[in-house]
Amino acid sequence: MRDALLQLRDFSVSFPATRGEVHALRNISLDVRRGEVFGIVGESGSGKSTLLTAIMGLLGPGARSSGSIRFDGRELQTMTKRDYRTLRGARISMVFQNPMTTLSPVVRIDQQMVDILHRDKGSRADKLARAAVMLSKVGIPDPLARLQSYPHQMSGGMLQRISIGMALMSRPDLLIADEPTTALDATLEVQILQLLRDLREEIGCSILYVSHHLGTVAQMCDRVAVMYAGSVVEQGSVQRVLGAPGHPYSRRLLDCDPSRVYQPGTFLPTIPGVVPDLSQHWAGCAFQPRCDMAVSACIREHPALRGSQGHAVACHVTAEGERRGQLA
Ligand SMILES: Nc1ncnc2c1ncn2[C@@H]1O[C@H](COP(=O)(O)OP(=O)(O)OP(=O)(O)O)[C@@H](O)[C@H]1O
Repeated sequence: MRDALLQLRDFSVSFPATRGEVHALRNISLDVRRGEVFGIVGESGSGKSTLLTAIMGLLGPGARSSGSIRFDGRELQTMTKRDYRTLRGARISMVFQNPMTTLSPVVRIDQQMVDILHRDKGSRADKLARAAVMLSKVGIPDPLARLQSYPHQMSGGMLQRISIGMALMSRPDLLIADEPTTALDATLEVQILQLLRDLREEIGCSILYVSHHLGTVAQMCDRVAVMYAGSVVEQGSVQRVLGAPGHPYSRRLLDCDPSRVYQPGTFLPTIPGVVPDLSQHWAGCAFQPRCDMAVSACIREHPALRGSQGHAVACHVTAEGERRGQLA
């Protein structure tokens, strides 16, 4: 098995708020292995962005965190701001939902791409040549001409390709992709996903891929973690988690996925109820009030993630079912 490039252990984050402390991440443990695409899925508010922001070392000053995030063996929680900036520029990059989060509207693409390489010693001409090679890798036609354009002179799909190219200029070990195709139409989405997979092969980086869309996670990822209310409720290989989900929440999420259930004239199913208030404490399973399989243990006791690296589920009912299966 490949070793872990990024390793989170019992990692928690909370934010101060007027209604009490918001516990946005609760005891997250997961490994992103070298060269793999690891997906994170979950409803809005499940903590995906907080997780990415924490890994990037960009949590706001009020945020409190505990536990460990190790990157290539180094603890990030205690890293100086300066070292973190170097790490972000050189070894961890990010692609956002909206490419204009990365791009400046008033600076030409050539200057923005050269600026990324400010730590490299080469000449400006060298850096421009590298930028042109990267633009052709991400499928931008006539890259030399395009380098002289401003962002407003290009389409959304082209801008997302450029932002991916910029994220990969430093040949990072980890690319964090936060819903990179949500703002694109379906044809472009397929092209961008294919591009990310191809570049992963070529550069050999790991990708941490966050999406609401299970279809894209199934296409892109090797392994996946399902998040609910700040916790990982299930993780494992994509085949296991999306093919035979063990957590009732994962099953419900799959039932609601438009790519699986789209039928003209019918409404998509939804998960009844709402996500819990993250400023509250609860003893049992966070999903229990919305779960039609809940038993009394789900109210009393927090379910731990049980299973193997291949597939682990945090559910009392699933664990009991598996135990009975083993006894039978
Ligand atoms: N700076 C902050 N201060 C207070 N609460 C915050 C802060 N950032 C996030 N939260 C809260 O933490 C929880 C998790 O939010 P987060 O944005 O990480 O979820 P998400 O899964 O990324 O959602 P989405 O898919 O909508 O982006 C939410 O309840 C959110 O309101």
